[in-house]
Amino acid sequence: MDDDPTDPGAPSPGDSSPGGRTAVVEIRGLVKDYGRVRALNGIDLTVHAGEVVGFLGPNGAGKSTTIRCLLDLLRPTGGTMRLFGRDPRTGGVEARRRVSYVPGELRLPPRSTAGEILDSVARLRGDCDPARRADVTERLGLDPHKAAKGLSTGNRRKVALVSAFMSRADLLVFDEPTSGLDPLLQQVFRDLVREAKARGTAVLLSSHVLAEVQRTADHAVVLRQGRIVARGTVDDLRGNAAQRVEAVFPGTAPDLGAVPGLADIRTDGRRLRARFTGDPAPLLDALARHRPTSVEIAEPDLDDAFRDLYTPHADDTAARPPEAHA
Ligand SMILES: Nc1ncnc2c1ncn2[C@@H]1O[C@H](COP(=O)(O)OP(=O)(O)OP(=O)(O)O)[C@@H](O)[C@H]1O
Repeated sequence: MDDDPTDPGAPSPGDSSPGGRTAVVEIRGLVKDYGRVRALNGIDLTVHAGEVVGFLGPNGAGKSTTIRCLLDLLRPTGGTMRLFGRDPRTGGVEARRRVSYVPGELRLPPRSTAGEILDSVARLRGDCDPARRADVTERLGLDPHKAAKGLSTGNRRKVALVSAFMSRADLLVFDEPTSGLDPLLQQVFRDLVREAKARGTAVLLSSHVLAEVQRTADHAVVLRQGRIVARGTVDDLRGNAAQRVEAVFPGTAPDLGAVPGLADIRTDGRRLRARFTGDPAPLLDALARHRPTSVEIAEPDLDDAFRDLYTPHADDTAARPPEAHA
């Protein structure tokens, strides 16, 4: 996968990749220590214009730290970063004007209404599209007259999302964007991301909600304890995962422990459940021999793919700087 030009971590010279696509975000070897804790240990990440990259990982993996370093809200310990071809530390002001960031934790001025907050954002940014603001406000069902003080978590989230999508930002960065939104509004969010992508906007979508990334991202990067443990297209990542097998037999479920690729086998009376990877022929032969009354083999979803990736491994202790072991 390292040679794949569509790989979100693949290096691209300068602002454009060999394929002519503009690299909006280029992060190489990013390291961040909080005192003796190494939160990031060599992160590589590229996001091109018109691309949606999912940034996945369990709590504490380092997603927010990466984003905060990129936006110059935190000083990195090591590595290089480019935002629209500029170092965020030195050329960041102009580059950051082209970014709209929706953090996970939202603080809104309590005395303003939702509409007044959006007016302020529009004034400060200077790049907002009034027609798009009206459209997104309506689609998300935000009442602009409500005071921020009394807004529910979901309504606060809507204010932040309208402020991002009404801008003409070239990069949208979302941290857990749909927390607090019901499923219908999550669908509206996904539609809005697709429309932004079609306009050529780059989107970095940080989440631990796998379904959200599965439905919107071209690529996903999976982070665990400060390291990237997998990257690729959503289909690639799903392809690595085991399928789920469930079969019901006329009598007690047989012992299929010898079938290659079958794992986590659980039987309960006539029912057998397991996970499966590899060549299906031996499995199908073994099942057929026992004449099941029903068989279901389900495609893995990202949850299956990432169950292993999210689980801490013994070598994760290497994510700590040497002095942390002292
Ligand atoms: N200000 C801080 N001081 C010390 N350690 C911190 C600080 N902020 C984050 N960390 C640690 O850095 C690591 C990465 O945290 P980070 O918040 O970036 O993860 P995350 O993937 O965004 O998690 P979440 O999904 O819970 O927001 C964690 O071990 C966390 O405890």
